Amino acid sequence: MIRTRGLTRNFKVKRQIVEAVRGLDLDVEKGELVAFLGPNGAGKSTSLRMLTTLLRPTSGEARIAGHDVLSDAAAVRRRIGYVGQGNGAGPYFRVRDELVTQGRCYGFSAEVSRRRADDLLGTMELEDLANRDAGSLSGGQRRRLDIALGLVHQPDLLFLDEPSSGLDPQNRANLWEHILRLRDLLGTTVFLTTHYLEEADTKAERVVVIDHGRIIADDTAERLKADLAGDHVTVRTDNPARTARIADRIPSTRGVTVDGDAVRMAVPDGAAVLPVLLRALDAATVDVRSAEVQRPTLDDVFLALTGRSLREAEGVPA
Ligand SMILES: Nc1ncnc2c1ncn2[C@@H]1O[C@H](COP(=O)(O)OP(=O)(O)OP(=O)(O)O)[C@@H](O)[C@H]1O
Repeated sequence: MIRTRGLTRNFKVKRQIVEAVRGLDLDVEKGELVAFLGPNGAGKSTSLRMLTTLLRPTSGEARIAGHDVLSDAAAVRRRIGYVGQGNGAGPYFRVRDELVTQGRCYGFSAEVSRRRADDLLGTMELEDLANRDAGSLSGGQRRRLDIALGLVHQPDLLFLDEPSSGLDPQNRANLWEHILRLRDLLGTTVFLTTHYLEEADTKAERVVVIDHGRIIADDTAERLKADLAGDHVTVRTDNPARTARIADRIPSTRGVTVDGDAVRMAVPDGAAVLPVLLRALDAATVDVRSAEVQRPTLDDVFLALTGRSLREAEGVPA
């Protein structure tokens, strides 16, 4: 559905070249739900604007549903929906009327436009709000209407730019339910940018991480975390120095540190290592006060890849 090769975009700012996107190679299959994650200035919006034909690449190629973004831009636009960060609907129009008008703008008959509007009110669970003015909706309801507007022409692929930004956690969770639902009901491929590490981690099936204009990771959140960050095990005992020596002897442990009575270590699979460690400590008559396994976050993945914390780079909640 998306295929890019060497996609590049430079900007010239005061005689200096800013390499916003540097040789993006990306393949997204039909029906996938992909979160495009990266710190401010990483190149997310520039990539999205090239993929949606709003910005010409400096070099490289991008095909959407088989159509080239440069030579076949009109065909690309027919196949995609794009929901930017601003509001798509006018505040004084009723929700259903907005959807019908959008259908008419795409050239559908009044009857087809009404049918699509009603279908989308159902998909995005906006039926009860159909006769409300768009301006009276809450932030989360409004975002759902924007997404419905982006779906009127039944695109195969939907681009969402920061769909959940500015929403409170409950509305974010609700919006994600709807994004997943439209993918399940309509089979729409969804490609979205987000700043929220936690939602990319728990909701998206695939996470593409971009930094300084390059893709630095591309996999499921689970695999990225297991391969790149691993688990952390913390045990508190009556003899931390001895505990650290015993932990060090277990082949898969790395970076054993002592902090008071707590001994921490990184391991590929905490659930497997913890019983081995506890048995060894028991055999050495070390008294264990507590033990826990911490699963890594996508921030740990970003840290492992770049040496920087995404959360710190962003200054945003995760
Ligand atoms: N029109 C432009 N002119 C000059 N530089 C630009 C332009 N648009 C983007 N850039 C630069 O390109 C780089 C990538 O910007 P982009 O907006 O794609 O990042 P982003 O990952 O979307 O960031 P954010 O999360 O802050 O929206 C940045 O260094 C930015 O300053």
